[in-house]
Amino acid sequence: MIRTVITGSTGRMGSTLLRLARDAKDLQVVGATVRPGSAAAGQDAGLAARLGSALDVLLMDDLDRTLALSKADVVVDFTGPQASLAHARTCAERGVPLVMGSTGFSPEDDAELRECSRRVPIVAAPNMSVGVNLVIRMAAELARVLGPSFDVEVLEAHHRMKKDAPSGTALKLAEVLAESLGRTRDDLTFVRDGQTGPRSPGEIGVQALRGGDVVGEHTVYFFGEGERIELTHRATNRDQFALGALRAARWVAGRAPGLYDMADVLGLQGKT
Ligand SMILES: NC(=O)C1=CN([C@@H]2O[C@H](COP(=O)(O)OP(=O)(O)OC[C@H]3O[C@@H](n4cnc5c(N)ncnc54)[C@H](OP(=O)(O)O)[C@@H]3O)[C@@H](O)[C@H]2O)C=CC1
Ligand SMILES: O=C(O)C1=N[C@H](C(=O)O)C[C@H](O)C1
Repeated sequence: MIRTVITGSTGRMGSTLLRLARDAKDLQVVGATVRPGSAAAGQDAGLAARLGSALDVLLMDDLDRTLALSKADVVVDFTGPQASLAHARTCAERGVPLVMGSTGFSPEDDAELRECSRRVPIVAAPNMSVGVNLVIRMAAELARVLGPSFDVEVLEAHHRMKKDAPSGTALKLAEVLAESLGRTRDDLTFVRDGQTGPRSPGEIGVQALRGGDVVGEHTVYFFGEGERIELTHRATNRDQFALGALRAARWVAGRAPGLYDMADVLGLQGKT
């Protein structure tokens, strides 16, 4: 059994992870956390996350203490960038592998995460759905073969509560597309407003929609002369993100320190 701690376990992703980890035969939830000072601390994690029954795991509001008491093999964290970074430091100090799905990191945050990964293995990916990771691979391949004569744009849509824009997945798609086309992050265009003039040939547009309960949708457009290709992924619930994260949890437990992503977990590295 892989002894698993879920942070932010009453959140949208945290509660989904808790339910699917509870139902997995090879995982045992040995700890669950909430934000420091949360009124939910001390409650049963299953009841607080509305899973319909008790889990016999009490919510704690301190990951360090949770790890001290739980002998965890892995932490799965989808709490948001600042909390995730603090959790990465704690995992590094305690020597516990981490699967981290939060988005919205600054370049400085990325550097700190990489520093933590010198001490423990960390899987970090803006999207843990297997389907999205295949779409990322396909987008890179399409860009490489179609080349610069196609105009490439990324459009994403998410629920009204999402805090960061564009989504981490859209950024990852744009970065992969830029790499395939021999372009850089400076070629990404996030805003078009006013007298923009004609589209410059090298740019890659990245746009975000927000509203309602949209779980997560990403489309890459390849606009050519007389034809257009659209590559779309639509998530209709959060289970595939969580199942991907739990797959990463099984994969990362016992690995050497390092910063890994879902391409490593899925064996997709270097396959195009
Ligand atoms: N990689 C992927 O596949 C996916 C990534 N995401 C990303 O995951 C992150 C979370 O998304 P989502 O679940 O929708 O967000 P939610 O706001 O629903 O969940 C975050 C949870 O973390 C809790 N939290 C905040 N700080 C701490 C802390 N220090 N310790 C413990 N718990 C804490 C929050 O508590 P409180 O409510 O009290 O603030 C909340 O319950 C986002 O960055 C999102 O972009 C989302 C889906 C898929
Ligand atoms: O916040 C979300 O909900 C999601 N965030 C991730 C992102 O920013 O790419 C992944 C997913 O689309 C849901």
